Amino acid sequence: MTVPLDETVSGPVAAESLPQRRRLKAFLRNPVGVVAASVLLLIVLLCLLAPLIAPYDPLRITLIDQLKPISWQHWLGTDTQGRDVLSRLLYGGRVSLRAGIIMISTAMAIGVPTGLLAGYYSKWFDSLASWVAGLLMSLPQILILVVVISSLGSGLAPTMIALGVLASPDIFRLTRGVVIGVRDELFIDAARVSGLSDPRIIFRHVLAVVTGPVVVLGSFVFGLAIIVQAGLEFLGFGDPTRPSWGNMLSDAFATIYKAPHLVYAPGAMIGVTAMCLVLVSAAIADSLGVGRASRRKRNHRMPARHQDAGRDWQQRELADDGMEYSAGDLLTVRGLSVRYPSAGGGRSTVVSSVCLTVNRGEALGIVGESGSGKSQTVFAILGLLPPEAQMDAQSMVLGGVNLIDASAKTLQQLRGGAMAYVPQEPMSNLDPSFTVGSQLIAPMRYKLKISKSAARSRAIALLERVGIPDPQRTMAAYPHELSGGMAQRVLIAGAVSCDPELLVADEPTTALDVTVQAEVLELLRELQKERNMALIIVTHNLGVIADICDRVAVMKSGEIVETASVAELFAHPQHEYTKMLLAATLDDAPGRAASAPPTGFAP
Ligand SMILES: Nc1ncnc2c1ncn2[C@@H]1O[C@H](COP(=O)(O)OP(=O)(O)OP(=O)(O)O)[C@@H](O)[C@H]1O
Repeated sequence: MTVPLDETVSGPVAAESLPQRRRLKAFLRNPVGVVAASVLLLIVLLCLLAPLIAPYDPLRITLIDQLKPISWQHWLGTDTQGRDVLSRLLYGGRVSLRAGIIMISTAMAIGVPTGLLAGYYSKWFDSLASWVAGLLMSLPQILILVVVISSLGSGLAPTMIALGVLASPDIFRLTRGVVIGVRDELFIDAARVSGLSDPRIIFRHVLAVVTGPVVVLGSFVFGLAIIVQAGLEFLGFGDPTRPSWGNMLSDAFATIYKAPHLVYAPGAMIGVTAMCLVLVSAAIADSLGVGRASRRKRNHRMPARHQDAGRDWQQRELADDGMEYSAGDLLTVRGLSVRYPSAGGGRSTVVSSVCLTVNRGEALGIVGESGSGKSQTVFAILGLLPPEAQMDAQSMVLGGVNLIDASAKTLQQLRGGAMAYVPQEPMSNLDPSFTVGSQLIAPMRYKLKISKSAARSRAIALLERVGIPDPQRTMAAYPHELSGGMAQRVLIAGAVSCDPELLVADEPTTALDVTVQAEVLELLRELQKERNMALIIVTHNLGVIADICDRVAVMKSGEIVETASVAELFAHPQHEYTKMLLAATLDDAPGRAASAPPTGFAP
């Protein structure tokens, strides 16, 4: 069963989902949609109330009342067997609605979960599910129906279940397409980094964006189900004793020359109902913005070069055995490398033999030019590298937990708990479908196992702490109602909400207005001090390093070329690249490169 709404058209809607109130308002502004929905509602109500309002038994045959015209007794006349047309029409609608519900439930029950799993996880399940969907779509559907009806009888349920199975590949393909479009969105990464499990992310964030397009397609399939069911009964594949619109149409065609008017009522009901369903689905599509182009794409740059390491910071930091740990270490990384498949078939190294140590309560800055591997380094620590990345390390230990051998479950438990993340682009990291409150409360309830009201009070207190002026109102706001600075404060509140020991902030001020940048940095510094968190801050701005960090690691072409305390680095830069960075950052290089750090620097 192929319906004309394909995954390429509807996939991008995932990123465009609007808050529910706005969707409803947009739908109500569409007069065609509102009229169609009202007519549909009326038809459904009349059919549901048929046993109460139908004037006659739809099966009662009264031969003396054959082909009675419209009258006060029979508002729509009687048929060739003296049965009341209005009563049959009302009861017939119940059959059509049941048929539609059975078919759409079957198609959804199969198509949505398989599409979600195939789109989210890809790999072998995607290949298998896509192959089965292709197979189902290539089967001659009318033959399948004939086989089903002849082996299971002409009951409504088996026929409509078979039709639902045949329609499920459309739902599958649509769902899969939407999920593929949304699974790499930053707010899905943000959910991952807040420690939510895959099932939770799928049900909470992915399903939310899938719902809109699936509802649109579902209402279309529903209309199709009514037409197909009526068509099957018209062709004689149904139960002839059942009062249904298809049977009424079939009976009317048998006497079309004698009583042509009998065609009008069931024909009109089928036509009007199917048309209203299509119009409603179109109005829903409009209100959801189905078909708009995706707005956010990840910025994948070209692989990094890696050449001379110069003076390696490990020379300062590593002991004879190459490993030096102290009691205060929270995070130690040794020999971390990240590679990606390159176009020529080989692998390009974007992070090479990186060694890092971060002590409890310490702020470490990672600085370097664009593409030097800063983000890849912290993504490796957070366990957030994309599947195609190949990561090696001699060791990577956070608070005694070996991150290299850690299972996906352990990593998920650590993320949002022991380690948290503040991203570069605040707006893209908030899910547009949920209010700020619900996005703060859900991870806290899951991670800290606290009640909703406790999580809510904690969220309000955190919003207040991060400087949101009206926390109560902000809790109820959607991301689009926030400024960039407010969104970043919300994300910082979310990141510290489960008391992490390590906070990773990847260029947290880059996307913000200059006036807000200093405030956000100040906030990070205050939170780090008052919670005694370790902080890794990724930046290409030495001013930020001077402002907030205790130590700094300088990265170039995937390698750390120098590490030192901030005071030492600014006073006595060793590596040529560091000197160049300092000279490029500071005005009047000679004066600043002497012993005094730049203004605002607090050793
Ligand atoms: N999925 C990927 N596939 C291939 N190469 C990638 C991928 N992701 C990142 N890279 C490459 O890794 C290198 C390091 O990227 P990374 O994002 O860590 O740089 P960065 O120092 O954080 O830069 P910026 O300051 O611009 O964010 C870049 O050359 C980039 O092109």
